[in-house]
Amino acid sequence: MTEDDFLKDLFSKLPTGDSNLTVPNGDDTAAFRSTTGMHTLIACDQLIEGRHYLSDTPPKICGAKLLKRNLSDIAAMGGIPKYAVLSCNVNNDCPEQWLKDFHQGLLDCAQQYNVQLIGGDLASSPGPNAFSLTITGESSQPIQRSGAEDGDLLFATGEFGLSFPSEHHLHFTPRIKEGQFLANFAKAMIDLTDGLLLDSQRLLNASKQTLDLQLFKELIPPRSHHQELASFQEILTDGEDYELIFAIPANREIELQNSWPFETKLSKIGEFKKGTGKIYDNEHLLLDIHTNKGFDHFQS
Ligand SMILES: Nc1ncnc2c1ncn2[C@@H]1O[C@H](COP(=O)(O)OP(=O)(O)OP(=O)(O)O)[C@@H](O)[C@H]1O
Ligand SMILES: Cc1ncc(C[n+]2csc(CCOP(=O)(O)O)c2C)c(N)n1
Ligand SMILES: [Mg+2]
Repeated sequence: MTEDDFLKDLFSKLPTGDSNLTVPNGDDTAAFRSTTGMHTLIACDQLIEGRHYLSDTPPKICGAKLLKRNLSDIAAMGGIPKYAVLSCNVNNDCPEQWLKDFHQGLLDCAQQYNVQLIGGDLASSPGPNAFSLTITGESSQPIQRSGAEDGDLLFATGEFGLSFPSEHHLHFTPRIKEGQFLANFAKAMIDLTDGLLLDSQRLLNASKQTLDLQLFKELIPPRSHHQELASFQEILTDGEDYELIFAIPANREIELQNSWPFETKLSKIGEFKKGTGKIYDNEHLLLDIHTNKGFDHFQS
């Protein structure tokens, strides 16, 4: 099969009829009209064989995971996902059917979340499969990582830890609807990929390190796997939770709890106080990111 044959087959599976999409897939670039009054969001994330999935992971699940990783970033801004472009560098020996199934898994997920794949690139090389997806979205009011203040509460969706052994890292649901709902509450928000501790530190650092964060250890829901509950260390550092954590003013706690319309768990897990960028537990023990490492590609 040639690249052009592969693309012809792929294009026949893509939705048509979006009136804002003025140049669809197949030209030198895609083009879309932006909706006036909205912010356009854009982000990219990768999926690498041996790093984000094992060689025997089913290809449809890999394709969906790549899109869901990117959807999680749109969710963290409180945005609505729109368009995606996909860059593929597959191993020379990768079976054609594997690549087809990877695309099909991604397209099924795209349909579920109303995302349109409007471009991409194909290449092959002797190395592991590596994919990069760029996503766009829109938001009337993007929620940034900065914005938490003294006295704000830290809330979280979902459960934490044991993502890899439980295969949550493959089967998670990106918190798109929750993120859009939270755009009306959150002063600062981030999605959790590298572990609760490292990603909370990023939230703190974005507030120019004028705050400390006290985590309510007992209130952070652990994931369970084979009757084992994630330990506090696993909660803090395992990563790939793909949940949202966010700051709200303390006087909106009851309103948030009472109006939360989702089955997704919602937990109050901490409180911001004036400080210097440190994270403590409720027994005032310092949770140091240097001793409780999260996931860092350049350290592992
Ligand atoms: N090579 C790069 N060039 C330019 N900007 C980058 C590059 N790598 C990362 N960034 C930017 O740095 C910031 C942090 O990137 P990072 O990938 O850690 O965030 P993330 O995508 O939310 O997390 P994760 O990749 O763990 O899901 C983002 O704003 C990202 O766009
Ligand atoms: C084969 C395999 N080995 C290890 C892991 C665990 N893992 C990989 S990347 C990452 C952090 C987030 O990555 P990023 O910073 O790129 O978003 C974690 C926790 C996995 N999923 N698959
Ligand atoms: Mg990233």
